[in-house]
Amino acid sequence: MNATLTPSTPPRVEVAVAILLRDDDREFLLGSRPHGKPYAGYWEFPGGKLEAGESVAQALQREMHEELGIQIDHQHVEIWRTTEHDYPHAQVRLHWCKVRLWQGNPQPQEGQQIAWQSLPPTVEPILPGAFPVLDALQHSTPQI
Ligand SMILES: Nc1nc2c([nH]c(=O)n2[C@@H]2O[C@H](COP(=O)(O)OP(=O)(O)OP(=O)(O)O)[C@@H](O)[C@H]2O)c(=O)[nH]1
Repeated sequence: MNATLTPSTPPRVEVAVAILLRDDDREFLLGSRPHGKPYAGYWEFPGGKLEAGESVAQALQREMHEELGIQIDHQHVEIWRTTEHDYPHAQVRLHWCKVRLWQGNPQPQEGQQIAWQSLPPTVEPILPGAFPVLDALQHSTPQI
């Protein structure tokens, strides 16, 4: 009997992403992807992959400390929506979290550039996985 071999697809990579908002939600922070990562130099919302056993909020808190040197209280992480994107290098599920309060001043900790942006963003290129959320921000927050 012929066994049907189904190629196993790797599980989606779970990613926590922060929409750090200031100025009554008119501005949000973007950062450039550091050298050595896929899509290096592309602009993205700060964030990164969940580690084993972490919740979205825990991963976000860790990533914000590692990437930007800021502290975020769990109660100030508003999990907003989830999107998926397929890249040649990875299939990701992005958990988007709005954050309006944190401790410290965001400073690049990994050699990346950062920029406060309003809509439409002026930095480019932007990581394609962020497009749907930029679009949603445009339509959900009229004040931006
Ligand atoms: N942080 C972030 N990641 C995004 C965005 N949009 C998007 O598609 N991604 C994807 O989500 C994944 C995040 O992984 P990463 O490599 O940046 O995460 P990390 O900091 O944990 O990386 P590491 O492997 O060096 O530890 C990448 O595949 C990236 O392409 C975005 O706006 N922000």
